[in-house]
Amino acid sequence: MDALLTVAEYEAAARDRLPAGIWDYIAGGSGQERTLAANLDAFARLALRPRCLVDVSRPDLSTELLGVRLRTPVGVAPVAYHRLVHPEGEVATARAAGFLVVSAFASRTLEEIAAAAAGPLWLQLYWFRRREVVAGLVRRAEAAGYRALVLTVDTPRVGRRLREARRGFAIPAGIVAANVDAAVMARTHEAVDGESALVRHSREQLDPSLGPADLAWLCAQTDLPVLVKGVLTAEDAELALAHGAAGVVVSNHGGRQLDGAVASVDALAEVAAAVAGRGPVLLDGGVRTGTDVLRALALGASAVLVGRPALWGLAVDGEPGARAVLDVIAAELEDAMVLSGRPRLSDVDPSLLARP
Ligand SMILES: Cc1cc2nc3c(=O)[nH]c(=O)nc-3n(C[C@H](O)[C@H](O)[C@H](O)COP(=O)(O)O)c2cc1C
Ligand SMILES: CCCCC(=O)C(=O)O
Repeated sequence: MDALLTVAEYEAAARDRLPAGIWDYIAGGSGQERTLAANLDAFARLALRPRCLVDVSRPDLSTELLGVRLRTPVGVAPVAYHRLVHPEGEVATARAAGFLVVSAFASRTLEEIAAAAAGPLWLQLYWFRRREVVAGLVRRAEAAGYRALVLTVDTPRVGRRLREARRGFAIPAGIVAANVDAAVMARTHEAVDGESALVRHSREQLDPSLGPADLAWLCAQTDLPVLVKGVLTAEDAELALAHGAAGVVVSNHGGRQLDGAVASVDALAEVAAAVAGRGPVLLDGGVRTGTDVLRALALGASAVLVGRPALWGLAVDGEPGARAVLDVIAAELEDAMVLSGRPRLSDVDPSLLARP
């Protein structure tokens, strides 16, 4: 195999290796997949204004997030069931990642992942109708040393995933959500033609009444910081902070929820302005290169998360593959910082971007 030099090359190699149904579950978006495409297009439209005559002999990619020093501002987004692409699943990803947000639907236990992790872990939560599932996950995350919780608020139900529906996609029997009561997850394994098992599951098990008072309740359950994921507007950022959130993740769920929603990087400036330094603002959706990371930081992100790229690396070569994908992005980021005359992340501001 030739060396893979870009995230796009890992994507192509992963596609070659994965069964078509699993590929489509991971790659797909909702509806016409307009938001899925927009996430990538929006980055491509943001041209950079490089500065020269700057001493760039010592680039520094490190940053601090919620009091923890990170080697790079790039973490792994919460993605369900890493064992769909590699038998070691999240344990391999955790070894490779500088910083990982573990999905509520992780296919390895929170404790196994914590024992393997190279960097800080956060736990993502869905708002299960059975609130004791949420409370139980919070207790276990605290006990296992997770440093923050991430409440996903863009999923009162799973979006219209047509690729999944066409294939009657269900989660294979051997791969389970290792941290959630099997009874809650049982129907994710039931394949029905013309229906996505995850859409059906979400309608049965996720509580669409989730509101600001519930966020406040969650924040009161724990001393861990709670970030709200799926924010695309100033209004929701304000609401989240007013009800106890420590920060937000600007995200449209990788184009998998509301099709037609704004590209996440296009929502970033508005959200960052509303948060106004009161907490971290992370971004995910369509980050594929080091220059994408730089663009997001220029628009006010404290750090970014990659979803699908981590799975592509994991599919290609397990832990070393996931690490290689993150290393490619870090190497590209360093290059871009040097070549744009921004040797430290604190030098990155909106002046890096050309006016559209
Ligand atoms: C296969 C897959 C599973 C996902 N599972 C979850 C999940 O369990 N919880 C969650 O909050 N987001 C989930 N997401 C959304 C990601 O956290 C993230 O928002 C998105 O993947 C970022 O876009 P990117 O894939 O373009 O980097 C999932 C995304 C994918 C592709
Ligand atoms: C019920 C949600 C399943 C995982 C997920 O968030 C996704 O597939 O995007």
